[in-house]
Amino acid sequence: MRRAHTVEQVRAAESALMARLPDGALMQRAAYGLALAVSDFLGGAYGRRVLLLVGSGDNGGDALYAGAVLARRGAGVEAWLLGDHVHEQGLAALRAAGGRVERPAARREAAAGTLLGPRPDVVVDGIVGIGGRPGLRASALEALAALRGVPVVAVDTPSGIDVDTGELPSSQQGAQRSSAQDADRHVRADLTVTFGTLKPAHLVDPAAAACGSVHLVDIGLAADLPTATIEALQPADVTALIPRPTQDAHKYTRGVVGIRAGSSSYPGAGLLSVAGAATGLAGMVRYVGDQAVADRVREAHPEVVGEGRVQAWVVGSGGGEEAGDHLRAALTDGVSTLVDADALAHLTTTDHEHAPLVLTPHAGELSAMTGAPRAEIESAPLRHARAAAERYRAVVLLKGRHTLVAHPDGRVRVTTTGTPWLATAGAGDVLGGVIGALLAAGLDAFDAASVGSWLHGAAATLASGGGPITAGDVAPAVPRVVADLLT
Ligand SMILES: NC(=O)C1=CN([C@@H]2O[C@H](COP(=O)(O)OP(=O)(O)OC[C@H]3O[C@@H](n4cnc5c(N)ncnc54)[C@H](O)[C@@H]3O)[C@@H](O)[C@H]2O)[C@@H](O)CC1
Ligand SMILES: [K+]
Repeated sequence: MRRAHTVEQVRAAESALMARLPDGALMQRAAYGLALAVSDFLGGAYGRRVLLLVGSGDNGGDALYAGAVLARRGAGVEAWLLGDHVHEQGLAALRAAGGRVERPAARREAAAGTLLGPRPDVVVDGIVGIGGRPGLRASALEALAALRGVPVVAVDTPSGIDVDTGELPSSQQGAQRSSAQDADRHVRADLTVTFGTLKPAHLVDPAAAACGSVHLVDIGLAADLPTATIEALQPADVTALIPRPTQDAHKYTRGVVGIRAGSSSYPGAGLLSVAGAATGLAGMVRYVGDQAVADRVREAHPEVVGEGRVQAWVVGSGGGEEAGDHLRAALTDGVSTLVDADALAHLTTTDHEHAPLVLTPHAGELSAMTGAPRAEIESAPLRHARAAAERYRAVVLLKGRHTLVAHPDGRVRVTTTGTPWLATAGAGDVLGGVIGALLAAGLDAFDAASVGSWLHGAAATLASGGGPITAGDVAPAVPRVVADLLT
């Protein structure tokens, strides 16, 4: 499991650990890990040009000490001091290792948009870390403008983003800005090197998208950290959770999933939902709906049967005007129910009293359910997914580049599998079917939604092989992903 802790949790753990260690030991661990990661990023240190952007706090201290390590290994290191203060011991260490330090001149260079020396190979963003307020000051903005195009390694977090919420500065100020303007108000990193544990912004979009790849340096913090509320499943976690048949299993003990999706206007949604459900994760699939769709479903999936008892329902995709009736009919069974697409509009905040629910909206559907503008949901998905989970007392899976699965108790799992090629019509129908099968097989709503989302993303990546895919390609890849995990 990859876990993310809030700034408050990290600070508490760090002070507990620091009390048992010599002064400065933690920062040395962090800085050494950072220096190694920068060296790996550059393919070595000797002869490379490294520019440090250094703010007033310990984040700048990490950058300075790492710069000292790199300078001792033969890198040409220059630091631009952007804050009102500087970590003095870090500064002394860099100077002693032969690093160059620019103070006010850095601002003049930056303002002119030119560099006096040769272009650096990498910029190390030590402007602010977990102590930073969202947004960047003029000195940092000018420096970044002068260095545009140079690869960036962020220390702990890309400066300017909101560490605990994963939001970007403009969304918090409620201003209408273009994404180009947003990009100017926070750092966009190619690599983010963080310490001890992940923070929410490393997993949750839109900030996670500004982190580039994320490298975690172990500084010995694990024992002092509390239980995380935000986590990302890893292959071993998914493997442990996947329901598998016992020796004496038969189709009913493995679980039966019922699909109420698709309609005469949208038959494809029914077919794709069934395709997701019929990936072998449950013992049997039932289809209930429009006769013409049912005929096509059985043509494509001869193993699918009609109405009868189920352990989980999937309702809504392409259901059109019948979606509300299908939802009511499903809820009378009192079994776990996944509610998607057209059925979401018919959901009430008391429906959780009938059955455990998984809701799978995209931002537009969540907007229609809650009245929050779509753009607001997209700029603060963590906040909105959690609020919806609490409001409906349901597990809410909010679709996105990093899909969020929010539990009403506040826990969140982030899906980090997948490929941009998965943004294709019908992919959500397949997802609903996969999760429905996992519900029928006995996973609880939170595990089923997060494991299903992980498998869906991994299957898309496998099917894609780096190229385009359609929704129909995703379901056939699910059994192969599961087999890879289990063998
Ligand atoms: N606490 C610890 O034990 C450790 C901390 N470490 C590093 O220390 C960092 C936290 O250090 P700090 O608590 O000093 O905080 P930061 O260095 O993140 O930032 C605080 C400083 O930045 C200023 N500031 C705040 N928002 C700003 C903005 N938007 N623009 C410009 N300046 C701004 C503040 O006035 C303050 O001086 C971590 O992110 C990590 O990099 C690591 O060395 C590991 C150990
Ligand atoms: K930073």
